[in-house]
Formats: sequence, C-alpha cells, structure tokens
Amino acid sequence: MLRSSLLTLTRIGSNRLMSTAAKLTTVEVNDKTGIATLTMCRPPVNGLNLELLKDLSQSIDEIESNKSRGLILTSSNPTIFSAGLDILEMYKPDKERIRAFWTSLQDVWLALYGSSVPTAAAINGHSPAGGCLLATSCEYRVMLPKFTIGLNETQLGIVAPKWFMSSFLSVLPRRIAERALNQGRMFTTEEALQVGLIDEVANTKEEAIEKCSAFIGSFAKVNPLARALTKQQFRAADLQQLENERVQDLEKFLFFVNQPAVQKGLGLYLESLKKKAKN
Ligand SMILES: CCCC/C=C/CC(=O)SCCNC(=O)CCNC(=O)[C@H](O)C(C)(C)COP(=O)(O)OP(=O)(O)OC[C@H]1O[C@@H](n2cnc3c(N)ncnc32)[C@H](O)[C@@H]1OP(=O)(O)O
Repeated sequence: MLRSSLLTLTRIGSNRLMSTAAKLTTVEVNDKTGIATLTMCRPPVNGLNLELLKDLSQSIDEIESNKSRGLILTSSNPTIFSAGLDILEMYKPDKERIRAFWTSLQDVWLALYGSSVPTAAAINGHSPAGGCLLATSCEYRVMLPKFTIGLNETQLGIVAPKWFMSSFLSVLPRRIAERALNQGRMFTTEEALQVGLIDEVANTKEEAIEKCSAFIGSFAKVNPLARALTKQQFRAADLQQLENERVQDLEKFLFFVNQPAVQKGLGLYLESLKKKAKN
C-alpha cells in the first residue's frame, strides 16, 4: 500500500492544473510483514533541504503512530542514498529559513535515532555527511557495492556537531570513529563493512531491502515494548544531550556557518561540485 503520493494535482478554476504539495518522501507498508519502507525522493541527489527534512519528520511520525513493525530507510535515486545537507541551505543563508532548517534536522535525528520501532537503512548509493548521519541513526545498515559512506565534514572545512558523532560512535569503535572524523574519511562499501560501519553488503536494492527486513524480522519473538525501552535506554544519554542543548546547538551552528571563512569554503566547495558535474 503506497501511503503518500508523490505529487498531488489540483484543479484551479476550470482548466488549470497545478502541482502542489509535492512530497519528497514516500512510505510504503508491506502488507505481509508490516514493515514500512521510507524512500527519499528529492532529485538530483537527495540533498537534505528544509522541505525534505520536514517530509522525513512527518513520515517517521506516521510510521511510529501507525504501529509499523519496522522502518527501512532508502532512496529512489539508483546511485545516491543522500548527498547530505543541501549546501545551498547553508551558503548565503536566509536568516529565518536556516533556523527552521537546522531545527528540522535536529527533529529528524531525534525521531530516527530515538525511534521505538526497529530501523534499518538500505544504502543504495553514496552516503556522505548528513546521508551517513541518517544511515548511522538506524540500527542496521545494508549497502550496495562500489559506493562511499562517511562523515566528510572536515574536508569541507566544517565541523560535525556532537550528535553526528553520537550516531557514528554508536556504530564504530571510538578510535576508528575519531580518526575517520578528523580525516573526513569516506569509506568504500568494502572498507565500511570491514570496520563495521555497515552490517552487510547486497547486490541490488531489492536484496538490501530483504536483508533489512530479515534484520527487523529477527525481533519477531521479542516483546516490542521491552525491545523499544531497551533501545531507548541505550540511546537515552545521546538523545537527552541534544534535547537539553537544542537552542545552544542551533546558535552554535548559526554562528559557525555565518563565519566569512566558512561561507568562503562552502562557496568554493559548491563551485567544485558544479564544475565536476559539468565535466
Ligand atoms: C556548519 C556545520 C554543519 C555540519 C554538517 C554538515 C553535514 C553535511 O551534510 S554537509 C554536505 C556534505 N555533502 C557532500 O560533501 C556531498 C557532495 N556531493 C557529492 O559528493 C556528489 O554530488 C555525490 C557523490 C553525492 C553524487 O555525485 P554525482 O556525480 O552523482 O552527482 P554530482 O554531479 O556531483 O551532483 C549533481 C548536482 O547536485 C549538486 N549537489 C551535490 N551534492 C550537493 C549538496 N550536498 N548540496 C547541494 N548541492 C549538491 C551538484 O552541485 C550538482 O549540481 P548541478 O547539477 O546544479 O551542477
């Protein structure tokens, strides 16, 4: 059952058709397993802008409240899971919008990392920075070969906030996490498997979703409330830290991102991406 439509067409007046409220996520629930697949669909690269973050929040809430058996996060793009935060939101930002943008990112992380249902990511493409944040907020990761994943923030001259590190540290040993973050290292699928950043490799998106479903299915005989409370106890300190520091975290981000040197760096990085795209 496909719950959210990609595009809503509205008739205005007698014959004008306009597209409105285009959703950037879909939620599909498998009737047999009760597992919801949440797909990001924002071309070209699933850049996390304000609208995609809001749709992600809404979809996660919907999955929580509809008592789905689990959540699988994936992408409609065949080569990109998510390119991370949309740099255009941070470069020469609009004052009000950038506040809403960062607050929405906090909301998504709190909802996904703290979700009461079992979560898994079918990483069917590249997954840098914010893409890696989403994947590591899930409990299990299955990735397709020949892609890359990691927190590359230092390569852009920016700093991953503490809660990005919490997600990373919930998956990787501290020594590996610290070095990778300092280096801004992107891991290939094979390297990610070796260090434990991902749990399995699959050859197709369908196979990745099957493996994620099998992981979620492994809890079938576990009391769901006991499972959820156990997971939340493991993650409580990380979640509480951001809950307690949400405002300071926002102000810190705004201060940092508005530094002339950071703006210059983001501008140059955007330029290099555009140049690369043209060649
Ligand atoms: C200040 C504290 C904040 C700390 C937190 C930051 C977390 C972040 O998430 S920062 C964002 C980090 N993301 C990246 O570094 C990824 C950059 N993108 C890529 O490496 C590649 O685009 C890709 C591997 C994801 C995909 O490569 P592919 O060859 O398929 O596509 P491209 O030709 O490179 O890109 C197509 C198109 O999309 C634009 N674009 C790509 N990534 C972003 C992005 N993150 N934000 C905005 N725009 C992006 C790229 O410029 C191309 O645009 P044009 O078609 O208009 O040229």
